[in-house]
Amino acid sequence: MNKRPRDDPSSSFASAPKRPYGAGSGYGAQQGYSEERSSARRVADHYSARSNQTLEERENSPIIHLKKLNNWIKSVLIQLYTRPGDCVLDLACGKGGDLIKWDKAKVGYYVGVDIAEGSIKDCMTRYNGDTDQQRRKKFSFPARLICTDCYEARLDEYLYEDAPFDICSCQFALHYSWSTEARARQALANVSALLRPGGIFIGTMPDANVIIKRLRESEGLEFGNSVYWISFSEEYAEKKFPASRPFGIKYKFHLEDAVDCPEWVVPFHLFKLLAEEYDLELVLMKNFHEFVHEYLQKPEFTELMRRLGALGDGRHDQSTLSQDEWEVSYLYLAFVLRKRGQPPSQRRSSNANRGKMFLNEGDIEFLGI
Ligand SMILES: C[S@@+](CC[C@H](N)C(=O)[O-])C[C@H]1O[C@@H](n2cnc3c(N)ncnc32)[C@H](O)[C@@H]1O
Repeated sequence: MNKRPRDDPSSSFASAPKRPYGAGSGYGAQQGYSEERSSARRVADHYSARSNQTLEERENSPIIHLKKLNNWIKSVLIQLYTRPGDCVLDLACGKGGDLIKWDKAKVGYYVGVDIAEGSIKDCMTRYNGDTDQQRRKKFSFPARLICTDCYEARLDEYLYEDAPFDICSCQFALHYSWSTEARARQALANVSALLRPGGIFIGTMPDANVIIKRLRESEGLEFGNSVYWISFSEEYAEKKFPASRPFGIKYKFHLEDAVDCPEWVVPFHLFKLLAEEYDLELVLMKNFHEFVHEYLQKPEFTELMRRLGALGDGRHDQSTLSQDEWEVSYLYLAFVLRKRGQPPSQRRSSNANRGKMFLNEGDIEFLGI
């Protein structure tokens, strides 16, 4: 496994004017509105249609080690920033792939939100602990599941009784909000309004600098390897991305056995500036390669990696992720933001009346927009 040098982050996007997307500029907000809605629906349909895999199918996946590596990165983030009893808001929770991680962190309450009805139903089944793959003990925290577009809905109006949350997580999904300025803002407004002062926002998303660098290195508008490809439209033939138009930069992403839908570039330095407008300050941003090299030095996370088996143990278990999977992991970054302000001196006392310990389909809340 070779460590790649970090690409120059300033190279991909022209430098940012002071408020490139200042309130009222409206870039992408009205323009193509219904087109954006249908893109969001395409994303939802794609994820809804992906059925739960059996354990055997999962182990035979061409990207099994990459999936394990991604789980390790999410586990490290959760373990680093969660305290027992925390109230969690999991935006774009998918099929609930992180429920076990939250349980291990001993959280007190969980709210999961996702746009894909099929995924949120799978999440419910997993939460109830009765999937075919894993008969497991029940989770120890109450939960609530909501099906909606969390970059369009005013979640603060809907979840005001549950707020404030101690931690918000958005794993492999925040880039779906950068189709328009309005959606990117709504995503951050939701997080900011629902987190307590000092609360933490953790996430993972594509690393725009790497994606744009790869695009510029490639001959045409497509690049990839045996497990993924990314394709930009002719609109980007010049491979120029002015900072004054940072939203709606769409590309098609295909990852074997995982993703096949439109995604949007998120220029991180502009994301950081936008987040500051919502009182969210950057604590950490690392490309996955850097993240792995740094946290793999820590014994507790080395042991976790050994148990998850993404990289093998180098002795008996020689199986490890392929060079092509390792290249995919370079396309992603992890981030941590903190909500400004002093944490309250006392925590919320009880989760007794929040959520449920067992969810029926009728308990899934469908929030129209
Ligand atoms: C790659 S999956 C990640 C799922 C989960 N966070 C995980 O790490 O296992 C992306 C998820 O984002 C969800 N998603 C995409 N756009 C969304 C939106 N506008 N609102 C809510 N969820 C969305 C999809 O339905 C899908 O479940």
